[in-house]
Amino acid sequence: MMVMMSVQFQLSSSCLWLPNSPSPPISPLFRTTRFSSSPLAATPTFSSQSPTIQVLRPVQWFPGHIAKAEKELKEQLKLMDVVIEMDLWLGNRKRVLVLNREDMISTADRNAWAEYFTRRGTKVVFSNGQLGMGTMKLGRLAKELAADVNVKRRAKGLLPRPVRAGIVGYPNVGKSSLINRLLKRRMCPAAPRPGVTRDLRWVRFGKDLELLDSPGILPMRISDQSAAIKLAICDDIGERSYDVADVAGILVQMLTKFPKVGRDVLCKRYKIDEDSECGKIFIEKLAIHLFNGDVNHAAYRVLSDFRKGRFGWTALERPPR
Ligand SMILES: Nc1nc2c(ncn2[C@@H]2O[C@H](COP(=O)(O)OP(=O)(O)OP(=O)(O)O)[C@@H](O)[C@H]2O)c(=O)[nH]1
Repeated sequence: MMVMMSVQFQLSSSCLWLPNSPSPPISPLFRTTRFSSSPLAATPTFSSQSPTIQVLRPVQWFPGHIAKAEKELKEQLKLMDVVIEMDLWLGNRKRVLVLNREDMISTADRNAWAEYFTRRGTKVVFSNGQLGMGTMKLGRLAKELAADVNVKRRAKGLLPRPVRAGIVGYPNVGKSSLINRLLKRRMCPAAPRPGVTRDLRWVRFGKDLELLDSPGILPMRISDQSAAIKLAICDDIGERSYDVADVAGILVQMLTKFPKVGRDVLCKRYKIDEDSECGKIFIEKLAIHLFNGDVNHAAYRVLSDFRKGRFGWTALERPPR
């Protein structure tokens, strides 16, 4: 997710971003605003040669409210000193990258990403929008990054003004939650589904910081279906944008390759015996076994179990070496 201030903040998270590689991690635990073109080693490569992918309905979206929000954000950009992330049209504003939902990844994942960004010299804040961890640091960084705004104003004989930070990122990554935690008030609507924030809203934090909450933004088109599927797995895009059974099938295939999960754990959890390589077949078998043949119901169950951490907290991506 990205927070925009009189400096720009980038919030990468749960949240996914735009086409800069390499990208921050995508996980239900670890939301970023950036898109990734570099799936983790354990992730299937959804290539055009893959028979599994060829039959999938592509993940597609672009609801009207996102188009409207993007247009409004571009207009508001003039007012921002800092952006809490997003690449394409943010210009050269200063940024802070926020990796929210740090509670939803393992310590090893977190350390790997922290080390990766340190190596690249990228300022990154790990946060927890539910408990408020990282929010004070975020506010402090935004103000530090935008300090020159008031230096310039004073030189021109103008009075200082609050630093303006825009928080920008993918849907459902925790942007509004972070703002609410920072303000210690529920100023911005937050709920466990994408698309809750519909309008841009400036809120004041103390006397020297203003924050802009914005609706989650997605690129109009995404050519990297691997990243799109991970967004869907993490519940960062609306369910109407994808086929739930397809996405759950791919998640099953990914989970069977995760060292801490594997096929045995999956079979044991759902009490089914399935050794096919195909995740969709697993979902269909689960549907027959537990859900009266209702494939969508079975698919929701697997996705929901993953999002709740029932297979352990893990990032869907690890940084490139
Ligand atoms: N586990 C966990 N959940 C979080 C965290 N931050 C936010 N959430 C939850 O994620 C859900 C979405 O949070 P929001 O703040 O509404 O997300 P948003 O980015 O503003 O969403 P949009 O309105 O779609 O742009 C809510 O249920 C939050 O409680 C976090 O750090 N950890």
